[in-house]
Amino acid sequence: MNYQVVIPAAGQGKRMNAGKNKQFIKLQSKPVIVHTLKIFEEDPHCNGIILVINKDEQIEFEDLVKSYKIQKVISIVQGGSERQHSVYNGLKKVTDSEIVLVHDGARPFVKTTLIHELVQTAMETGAAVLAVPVKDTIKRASANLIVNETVERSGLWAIQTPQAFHVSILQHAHELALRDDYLGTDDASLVERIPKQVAIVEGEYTNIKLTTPDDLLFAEAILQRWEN
Ligand SMILES: Nc1ccn([C@@H]2O[C@H](COP(=O)(O)OP(=O)(O)OP(=O)(O)O)[C@@H](O)[C@H]2O)c(=O)n1
Ligand SMILES: C[C@](O)(CO)[C@H](O)COP(=O)(O)O
Repeated sequence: MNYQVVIPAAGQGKRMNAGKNKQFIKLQSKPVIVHTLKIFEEDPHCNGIILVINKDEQIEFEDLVKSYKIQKVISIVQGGSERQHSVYNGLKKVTDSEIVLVHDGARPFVKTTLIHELVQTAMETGAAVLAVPVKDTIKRASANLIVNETVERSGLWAIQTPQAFHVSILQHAHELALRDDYLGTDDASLVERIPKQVAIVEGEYTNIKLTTPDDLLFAEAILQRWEN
């Protein structure tokens, strides 16, 4: 059940509008990326972290890894212009592992029990993602904000990370995407187009991605609740 994890952290955080990469925003005095790294550092089944970063933030990331004693980082690599390119760069550094996880640096609240369930499922099926059932009513609308249709909600899932794969499957999926100039918003979508089935492991709504400023309110609330 051992695995390595690629953590893309090379975004700009434009939607967060913090004037810096959101990985460095502090939650209860620790940067977001440190919260995320610690989850994997403390999981005995994780035997390697590949951290994907912006070149001009390399010193900052290296300092954090050192000062928070994150010892499982086996590689720090440069990201690309899109998340998918960043993950592909990281994937090339995976060594000696049958299973690879991809997990957003900006998702600091995933629980280890769910990571293990996900890894187990990926070992059995080849590809698995964490997800939660969609709770809202979803409508499709035109550009001028007129509703076109109400989408049937049953069967809709909000997809999260980590996503877990047999390494060879994810490598193949990324190579096909590169060949076809296909850009997906997650890694599983590349695997789906091989085609290859992707299994869902039901996760938790607290595994939020920090995307917009309001997510920081939820993040602080989650941390406070967990501390009590
Ligand atoms: N070229 C990119 C883009 C994103 N990411 C990472 O992928 C994760 C999910 O991306 P997202 O939430 O979109 O982060 P940003 O790209 O930073 O945000 P934005 O789109 O608002 O600029 C983040 O951990 C982000 O750092 C990355 O490694 N390389
Ligand atoms: C990978 C992901 O976090 C799954 O929900 C998401 O697709 C990333 O997308 P974004 O466009 O970078 O927010």
